[in-house]
Amino acid sequence: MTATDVSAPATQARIPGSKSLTNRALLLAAAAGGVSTVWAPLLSDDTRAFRAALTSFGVAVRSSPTSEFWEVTGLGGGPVGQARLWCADAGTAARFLPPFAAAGRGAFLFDGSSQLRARPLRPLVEALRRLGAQVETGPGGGLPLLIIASDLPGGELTVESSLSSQYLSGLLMAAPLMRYGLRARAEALVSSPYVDMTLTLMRRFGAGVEKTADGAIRIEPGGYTPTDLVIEPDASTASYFFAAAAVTGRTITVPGLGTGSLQGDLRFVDVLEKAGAQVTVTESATTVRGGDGLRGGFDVDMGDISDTFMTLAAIAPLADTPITIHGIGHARLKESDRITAVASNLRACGIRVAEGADWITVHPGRPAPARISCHRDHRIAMSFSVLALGSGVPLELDDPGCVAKTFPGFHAELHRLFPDTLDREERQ
Ligand SMILES: O=C(O)C1=C[C@@H](OP(=O)(O)O)[C@@H](O)[C@H](O)C1
Ligand SMILES: C=C(OP(=O)(O)O)C(=O)O
Repeated sequence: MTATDVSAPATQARIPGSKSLTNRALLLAAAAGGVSTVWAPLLSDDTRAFRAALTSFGVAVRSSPTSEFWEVTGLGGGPVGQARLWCADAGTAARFLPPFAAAGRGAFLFDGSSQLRARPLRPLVEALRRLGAQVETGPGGGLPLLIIASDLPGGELTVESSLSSQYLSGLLMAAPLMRYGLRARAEALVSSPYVDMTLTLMRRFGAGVEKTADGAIRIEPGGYTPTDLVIEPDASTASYFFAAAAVTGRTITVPGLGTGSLQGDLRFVDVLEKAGAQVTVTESATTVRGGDGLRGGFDVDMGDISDTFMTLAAIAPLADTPITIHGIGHARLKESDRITAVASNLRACGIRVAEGADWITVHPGRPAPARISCHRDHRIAMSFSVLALGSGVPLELDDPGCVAKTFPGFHAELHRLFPDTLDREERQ
């Protein structure tokens, strides 16, 4: 193919905005007193749920005609009054919004889908009660959650963080609204890059944030200042396109994800490098170039970037030797029990897999055609789509639409970037 060949497949992936950055920006803008603009927000089920919940609190969010930006008029503090908040499937909504509500005044009832009701909230509920909030939970100790709020004094807090980092992030974001601020310490923190992202965004919205020498985080009282923020493309979403490059020998670039990225999940490209791909990260973009096949024979800790472990596990059968991923026990508590969901789907494709409480080993093998159970988990659908692409073996997703949680246009974008490969696969 030449540089002028108009049929050359595209190499620049169009990745929508980060879910984690969009929902943090929305919350901080809602708490600030004045108008903030969130540029290039993610438009997906999770961010729509988060935005709708903020609207229920009385926050005004206006979209530009093409949703190029969202303009948020904040409350200048926590919410006041009474509201019912629907969190849908969004873990970030169920973990970030209750601390915000508790720092306000009134009665707030949170609920979500049966999938979200099954996800743990106990460490957050306990932390809020220790701070003085009145919280009633559903029968399982999580959603539905009723919060009777009458401001929070703040103070000192240790947050159990082995199940999720989102509890700590939610409490930290509410801390500038507490009378005396907060000095928080995480116990057994997983997914730590997300807490760094939280602190960086809080600083951008003017909060006083300091990591102390003894490992605590000190947040000053004083609220937030409205800010304009540009949302980066989502690094977890980008992982599917980088993996697709690695398994097809193609080159994929994601503009807007570079050395200054706030997202830990961009480190997924280091894992692909271990597996033989060539990776270039500049200030403004990341490029992955696939080599001749995938190299295995390594054991990698993906505890900090566990949303991307399934991307690797799903393509691991295409490697020359086994791949082990460890440190991912908390991935059993997400949209699905992700270790078991990946293992059982790979086994359905005839692949040998071993798993433990917090690890998985995937052996090489050519997958057989199979029907993939997505468990309403967007990442199962996206990961196994990349396995189908790389192996040329048809895999039928039982719920292709579940990708809407973070990327409604996923299948179209994969097809745009890999038309030949996918057409060949469809003809088989
Ligand atoms: O703070 C966030 O935005 C997130 C934190 C991570 O969750 P855990 O901390 O539960 O691992 C990640 O899996 C999730 O998709 C988004
Ligand atoms: C775990 C995830 O989402 P959340 O916890 O935000 O629902 C995810 O997007 O993979």
